[in-house]
Amino acid sequence: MIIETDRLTREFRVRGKGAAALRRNTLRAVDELQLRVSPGESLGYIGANGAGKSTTIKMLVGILVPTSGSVRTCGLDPHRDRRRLAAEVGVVFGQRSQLWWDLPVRESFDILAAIHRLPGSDARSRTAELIEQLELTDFLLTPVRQLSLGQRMRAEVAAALLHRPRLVILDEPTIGLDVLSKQRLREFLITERQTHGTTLLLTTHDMGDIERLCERVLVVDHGATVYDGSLDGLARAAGSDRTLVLDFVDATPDLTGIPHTTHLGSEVAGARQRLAFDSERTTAAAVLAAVGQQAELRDLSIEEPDIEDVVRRIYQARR
Ligand SMILES: Nc1ncnc2c1ncn2[C@@H]1O[C@H](COP(=O)(O)OP(=O)(O)OP(=O)(O)O)[C@@H](O)[C@H]1O
Repeated sequence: MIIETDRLTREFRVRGKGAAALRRNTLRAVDELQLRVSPGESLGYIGANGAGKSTTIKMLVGILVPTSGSVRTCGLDPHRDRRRLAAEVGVVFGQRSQLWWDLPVRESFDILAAIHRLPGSDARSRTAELIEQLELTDFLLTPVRQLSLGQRMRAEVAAALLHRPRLVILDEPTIGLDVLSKQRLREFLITERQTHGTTLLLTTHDMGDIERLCERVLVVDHGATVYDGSLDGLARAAGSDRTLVLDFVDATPDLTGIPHTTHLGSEVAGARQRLAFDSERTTAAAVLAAVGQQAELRDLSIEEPDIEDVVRRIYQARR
């Protein structure tokens, strides 16, 4: 296992508000988390603000000590073996930098290569690989403080991956990035996993990140896991339907009687209709066959459930 936790818990002592300000309360940020991640997996970690994601990551890399329970990362005790763990893990905190603000990007890489004691030839070839794949050439000699956010994030990712860590942890890697920078970063991470078998754990509020990068999704609420499984399964768990968008040759009466479907609406006098269908109980093909008996189809598409919606539903179901 790359990550293995057993009832991992972290509490904070916080002051209450108003009249309760004198009392100290205990806030449980991570609540008995059971997590096992195998080598090569890519895991998306989702949850509302304050759900406990950053606290978990800090325990995984040894910055914070658990209140109770246990955690092993790459077979090590993260807090006790922080030095050794640093050789195995690369971390990117979207909001914080590990580059030297006043130095050109290139020099930050050289310093990091020295810190990780990479042999000269290895450091050169890896740096060249990252510069090419993350398209850093144009600003290698620019001081970090002058970079745009998109440029800096790409440099941060290169810095975190320079020593070829087995596990890469990214906390909100695409926050604030424009579409193109996001796309570049995602493509790079996909290639990196394919070529080096890197394990990936990322927290994000951007469902595009999850869709493109993660095979497995973990949803947390108030420090506890409420879902752990595939992205497809997440939609099913929330009971979300897929939707068929049907375009007909002619105006068509509302198709309300097709088994296991819900008629969501009609436009242009029924020439376009939307039917939600329960993919556990029927298939798109069966729905289309039934529809075809009533009207002549011109075109169709299937809309997958919106993940943000799905997560919202899971949260609501727990309230
Ligand atoms: N050092 C601390 N002292 C007191 N409370 C803390 C501390 N760090 C985190 N918390 C609290 O623990 C809870 C979990 O915070 P955490 O930062 O782990 O959430 P998160 O899921 O990463 O949120 P976000 O998406 O906003 O980054 C929050 O209620 C937060 O206020």
